[in-house]
Amino acid sequence: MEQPVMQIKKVKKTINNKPIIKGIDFSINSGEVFGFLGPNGAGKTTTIRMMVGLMKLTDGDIVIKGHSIQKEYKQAIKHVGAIVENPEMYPFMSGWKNLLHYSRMIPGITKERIKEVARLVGLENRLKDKVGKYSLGMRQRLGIAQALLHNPSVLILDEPTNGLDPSGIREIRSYIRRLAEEEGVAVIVSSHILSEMEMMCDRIGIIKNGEVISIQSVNDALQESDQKEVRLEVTPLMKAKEMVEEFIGREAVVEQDTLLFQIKREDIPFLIKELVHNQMDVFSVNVNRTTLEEKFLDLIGEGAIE
Ligand SMILES: Nc1ncnc2c1ncn2[C@@H]1O[C@H](COP(=O)(O)OP(=O)(O)OP(=O)(O)O)[C@@H](O)[C@H]1O
Repeated sequence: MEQPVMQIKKVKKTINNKPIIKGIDFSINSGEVFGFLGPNGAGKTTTIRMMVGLMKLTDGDIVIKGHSIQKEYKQAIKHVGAIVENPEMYPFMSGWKNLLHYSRMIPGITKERIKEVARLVGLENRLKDKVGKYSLGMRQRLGIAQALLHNPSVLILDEPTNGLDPSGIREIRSYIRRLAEEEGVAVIVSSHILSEMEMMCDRIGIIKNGEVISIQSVNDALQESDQKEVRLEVTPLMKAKEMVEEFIGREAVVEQDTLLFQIKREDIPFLIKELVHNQMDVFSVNVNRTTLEEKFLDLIGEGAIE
């Protein structure tokens, strides 16, 4: 299987003796949009600041394209593009000039590349306009173009739809999906709005009080009421994955050393029997709640659903 683009390994952050991030652990794959969902103060921005190298880790590691952010900072961070704080744009300069100005700070960026990133975010026909005339959504897209200039494998966007109107949100969403699907970029987005995340992401990790308490794939199957989400600790993992996929007829996701998939509750014992019968060692079976909304409501409270 392909190596994850980014591995977050038992990451902790303590600020003024207060644990803010308490050992989070998950991986991001190429070409997926991963949503980082949680209420205000959950630790999304802190985690993202560590992922983009703006903040040191207290413990653990982040491995990007095989490079440890702790030991090989430069090698690791060169694969990351991000908008964390508002990107600095000059309103009196055109979109083109803004990108050109920024590209001078990165070695080897050609004018062709600038045109390409503008096309990726649908601004190719507006490059001559002054950024002051851009809508907020266009400015956000210009920020994404800027973050893409050095051809990163992971793009990290903190609350990319914040402050946008519905059409701006739709646009950003479709460009983010396109980047993942067509360019194979892994995109990590954070938000506190579940409905928005469900429309944009392939997987959603829910963070609360500095801990990732659930990671789920977003797909139609999840909405079927008789489906349960099962996490299976089993070896050999890849052989078990094949068998599980054949049994359930769709993909099972590998999360660290476990398999995550949806299955009808009454089918669970049959699957386990089949695995054991085929010499697989099953260490644990966890059945989680079904839909994301149910889970999110459970964790966060009614106010979180918009
Ligand atoms: N520099 C700091 N000093 C002290 N506490 C901090 C610092 N930075 C973050 N925190 C605390 O860490 C917790 C997580 O904050 P963080 O900004 O990461 O949350 P968030 O999920 O991004 O929320 P929001 O959506 O409000 O930005 C909060 O309780 C916050 O008060």
